[in-house]
Order: sequence, then structure tokens, then C-alpha cells
Amino acid sequence: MTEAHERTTAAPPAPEGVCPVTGARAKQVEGPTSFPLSSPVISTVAYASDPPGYSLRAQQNHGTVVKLPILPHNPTVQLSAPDAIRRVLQGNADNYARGAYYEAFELFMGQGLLTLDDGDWRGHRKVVNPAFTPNAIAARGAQSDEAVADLLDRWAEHARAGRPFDLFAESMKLTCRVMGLALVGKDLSQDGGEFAQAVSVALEAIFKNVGSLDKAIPSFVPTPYRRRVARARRTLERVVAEAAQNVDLGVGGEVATLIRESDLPEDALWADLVTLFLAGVETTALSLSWTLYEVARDAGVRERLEEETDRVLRGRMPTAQDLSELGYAGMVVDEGLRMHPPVWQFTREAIGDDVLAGHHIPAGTPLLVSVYGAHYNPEQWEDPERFDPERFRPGASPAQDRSAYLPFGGGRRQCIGKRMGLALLQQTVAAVSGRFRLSLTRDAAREGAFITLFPKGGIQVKAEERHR
Ligand code: HEM
Repeated sequence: MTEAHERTTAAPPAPEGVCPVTGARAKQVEGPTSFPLSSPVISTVAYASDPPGYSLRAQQNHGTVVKLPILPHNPTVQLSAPDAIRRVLQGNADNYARGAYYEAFELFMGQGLLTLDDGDWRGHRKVVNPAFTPNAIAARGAQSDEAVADLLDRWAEHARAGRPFDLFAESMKLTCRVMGLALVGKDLSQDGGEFAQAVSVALEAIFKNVGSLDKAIPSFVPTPYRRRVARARRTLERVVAEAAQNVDLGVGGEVATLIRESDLPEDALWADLVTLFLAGVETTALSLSWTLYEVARDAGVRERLEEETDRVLRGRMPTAQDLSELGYAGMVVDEGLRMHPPVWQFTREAIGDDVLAGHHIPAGTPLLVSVYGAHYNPEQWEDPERFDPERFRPGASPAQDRSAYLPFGGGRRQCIGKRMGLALLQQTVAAVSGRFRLSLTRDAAREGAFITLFPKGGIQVKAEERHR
């Protein structure tokens, strides 16, 4: 194209404050303007040392649509305004691609359910969908029942020995078993924690790959971190290879069979299985740990839960059929997911210009949808720092705007495992409350964050059996 042609066809500059595509009047997105926080290097260091804290401070100081000067995709716009989030995920979802941040996910997840853009993604979602319907989840009910029963029996041994244990490590055993059976037909909690470790290391590696200093070290140097990542990859490769073999032998897991027998490309087995493991195992374990942590800290909530479980279950284990009667346990899980959303942010990129909550978003802008910011926004939630399951009482409006609550995302890319995750969480919270009282051995857990929001150093608890 000649320079003259470029000049004649280029769009005329938009009058200031008007989006060139929609023609709507719009403000520029603001962010920190004064040193040191205007400096991308200093901001990136501040962000890396406490990502959720940095994110909330930016929201408090500059609002719910804010420009973050963080590397490597500077500037990135952080969104926690419910109307902006609704437009990105639903109203104008066609204008938002997965974008540059999601490229780092391909390190482990290849081109699959989470990383593909809408066109190619549809086929993958359609193939695995039958394993996530209410009927499919109910058909696997006995697997969850047994896994939860074994978890409680292990905790009973800890209780009798007076031995503290880590809620997060225990929750990972539960989810490695339940997800392993559903996806590849194998209990993946039986390898001394190797699979659980592989999932956590892979998620950390994806987060660090976005902007890690590790990249400054030549790629042939086997740093301890790189050795851990390589080991995690080998573990995941072994699980996927075994899954393929088992499908070929006619004894494959439900999801592995659906993928292997579909028309999806050969590499979809790796991409979609690893995606489902990385998206489902740690997230659900974290929700369980954080929710039980909050229950252990709040005698009032604990007593309400005990009253409900004693009344509904009369000392037996809950099954999927009991969940509709265990409404308070469901509200406790919902509030746990508000206060500690395991996926505390996720990303998109604007394909064309748009206006979000009155702000002009130029084409190509990387976005961080801040679940954490939305869940702690005082304009949306009364006293957001308080753990209060009553917000989720049926018929109540938990937030001013329902798009301010999005632990599972929203729109057509909403989490495929939402129903499965919630059912396991509600069942386990009720089962634990029916049998044990948990107490923390340390006052407060410290939050750390990579892709997920995790308790640094775990959550040490002691269990006491309620009825002996
Ligand atoms: C409490 C547990 C969970 C939480 C908080 C959670 C959260 C989320 C969120 C926020 C998203 C949206 C990401 C985006 O739009 O960019 C998502 C997507 C996804 N989640 Fe979950 N998730 C959970 C459990 C699960 C489980 C159990 C599975 C499967 C076994 C799963 C598999 C997926 C997949 C495959 C996607 C991508 C969906 C798509 O784009 O079609 N998740 N999850």
C-alpha cells in the first residue's frame, strides 16, 4: 500500500472523548500518573510482590476501570465495574479475544478449551460438554460419595491422634481423586502428591511465563525452578499417555474417551485434558480450603451449618440427592467463593474500539477482568470484608448488580466445571460440618496469588469429632 493511499483511507481522528467505532462519548481510562507508580518497572515489581493487593489499591485509587502500567503488556486495563464486565463477557463478547495474556497458558494447555478463541473453541466445548451435564455428574455421584467418605475417615485418624493437617493438601487429594476419575478414569491422589504438585507448578509456571525474570537467564541453564517445571510436564505427559492407552483398551475415563473418539485434532487430548486438570483440580481444592477456613473462624456460621447438617442428615453422609435440602451449606460455599475467588482475575483483549462503563477502550487493549476487585467493591457489597453467607439467601440480591459476582466467569465462556465444582463443594462442606469441628492452629492464612489465589504455607487445622 502506498503512503498516499494510506493517508487518504486512514480514519479521520476521532474528536476527543468520542469512540471512533461506536461514536459514543467516552472518557480516557486513567491510572497512576505520578512517580513511582507511573513507572512500569516499579509498578510491575509492586504488582508481582502482592498481585491482589496491588489490584485492589489501583481500584480504590483510580476506580473500577483503571489503566495499570504493568509489564509485559503495558498498559493493561483492569475492569471491575459490573456493567463493563457484562459488556465484555456478554453484550459485546464478539469484540473480545483471549489475547496476549492467554498465550502464556499455551505453555501447558496447548490449543484447547481455555486458550482457543470462540470459532475453534466451540467444537472442543461441544465434545466434552456431555460429561458436565447434571445427569453425567449425578451418574458419577458414587465416586464423589466414596472420595468424601475416605477424606473424612482420614481426618478422623488425625483427630484421634490430635495431629494437625493442611486443609489445602487434603483438599487437593480429594479433587485429584474426583477429577482424575471423571476425566481419565483413574484416582490421581495415589502417587504421593506428585500429580497435585504438577498441577500447582504448571499454574505457577504459566503465571510466571507472562513476565518472569527467569527469561533473563539463558534457556539452557537448568535452574531449580525449570527443573520443577520440567518434572511437572513429565507427570502430566505420563497421565495423558496412560489415558490415551486406556481409551484404546476400552477402559478409558469419560472425558478422555469423548475427546479421543471425536473429530478433534490429535493434540486435543493433551490440550483439553491438561486444561481441565489445571482449571478444575486446584480451583475446587482452594474453594474448599478457603471456605472451611472461614467456617473455622466464625462460630455463628459453624453452628448454623451444624444445625442444618444434623437436621437433614441425622448423622449420615450427604449424597447428591441431599444437596437441595442443604441450602445453608450452599450459601456458605457461595460466600467462600466471593471472599476467596480462586480465579481472582482473567484476561481478554479488545479486537476493535469499544466503550466500557463510559471509558474508551482502543482496539488491541489487553484487559484484566478483576473478579477480586468486583467481589470487594464497597459500592456493590455491604461490608465486603465480612464473611456473611446470608448475602446469598434465596431471594436476596447479594450485590447491587449481579455481574459483580463472577467466581466462574460469565457469558458463553463461563466455567464448564461450575456445576461439578459447586456440587462437590457443597457436599464436602456439609459432610465435614456433620462430623467435625475444625480449629486453626495459626490465626490467619496469608494470601498468595499466581493464576489462583492460594494460602501461602497452607492452612493448618486440627479436627475434633463432634459425635463420638
Ligand atoms: C471452584 C472451582 C472453579 C472455579 C472458581 C473456576 C473458575 C473459572 C473461571 C473464572 C473461568 C472463566 C475464565 C475465562 O472466562 O477466561 C473458568 C473457565 C473454565 N473452567 Fe473453571 N473453575 C472451577 C472449577 C472447574 C472445574 C471443576 C473444571 C473441570 C473439571 C473447570 C474447567 C474449566 C474450563 C475448561 C474453563 C474454560 C471454559 C471455556 O472457555 O469454555 N473449572 N473457570
